[in-house]
Amino acid sequence: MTGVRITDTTLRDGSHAVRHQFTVEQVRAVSGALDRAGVEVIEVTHGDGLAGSTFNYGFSKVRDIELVAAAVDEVRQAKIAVLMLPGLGTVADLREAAAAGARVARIATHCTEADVSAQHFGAARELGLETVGFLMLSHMNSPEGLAKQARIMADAGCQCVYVVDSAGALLPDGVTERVGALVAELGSDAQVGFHGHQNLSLGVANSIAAQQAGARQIDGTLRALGAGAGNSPTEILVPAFDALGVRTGVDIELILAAAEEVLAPIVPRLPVADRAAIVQGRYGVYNSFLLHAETAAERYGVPAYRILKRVGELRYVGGQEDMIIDVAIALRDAAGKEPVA
Ligand SMILES: CC[C@H](O)CC(=O)C(=O)O
Ligand SMILES: [Mn+2]
Repeated sequence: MTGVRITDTTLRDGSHAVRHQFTVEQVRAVSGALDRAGVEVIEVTHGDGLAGSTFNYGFSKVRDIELVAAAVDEVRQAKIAVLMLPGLGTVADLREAAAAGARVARIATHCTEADVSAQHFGAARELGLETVGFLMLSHMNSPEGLAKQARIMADAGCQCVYVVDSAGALLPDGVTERVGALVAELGSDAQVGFHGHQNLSLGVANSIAAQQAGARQIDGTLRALGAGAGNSPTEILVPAFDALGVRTGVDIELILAAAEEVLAPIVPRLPVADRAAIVQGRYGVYNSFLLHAETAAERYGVPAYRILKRVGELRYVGGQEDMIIDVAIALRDAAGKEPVA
């Protein structure tokens, strides 16, 4: 029986959906439930990664490192992972996370910029951390281009490179091609993973396509809690893989309980594939832009979905959050300074 390792990122990607306001008690409850269900890796960080708590990205209620330490203390078998974007987080943040008990470092770059991650993979390996690389907005690079970027990460010490569908824009064939290209390039040098989003309701289908193309690590979140339209729901990935005869090591009843009894009651607003989030999927817009676009929409009287569509046409990528304001102002001005209906 083949298998995949599930990484649950409710407590990192899901942090976007609660505007980074997770408490220590909530992190303990969710990580404990995931651990008891048999999830092997649980990611805990600000939605934008270590050191993401800033004016630009939104301040966390509790420092990353305190949340990581709480999850480490709570779990019995799971490894706690942290995510970082080079430039926002630094090697010093990785060191602090390792000292707090994190065991997996996930380093994320835009899908054409893998070279900025090299020193972070080196540092993570020296700290004894398992390493994962995230090629974000993977729909913006060809399978061949993505494979070259994956090679850069693997040569720098990355043990599993993820195709990251940050906008939920990929269709199953696009996932198959990209994961297949990475598997062919990396061979036994590194595994391949897949991180899906729900903008076009394809997170689970795309994860299955990824597994069938050779991916060995798959991300999900409870109740799809995550940026934009949310992520592939962990409690659906597990029974879907089970039905396919793919082993996850996660207990179906316990993961269903984690979603229904632990996560659902503590989250005020679950992600939904609404007009803005679907536009993100169709025009390939980074899901982390949703809340920024909603804020700009309110301030400048332009609908969020129009802002996001324009952002997609301009092909903005993670790190260009401030440009969302320029887009909103331009749309407002084009509409004769009247609020756009
Ligand atoms: C902060 C990194 C980024 O949001 C990673 C991710 O989950 C994605 O690109 O979908
Ligand atoms: Mn994501």
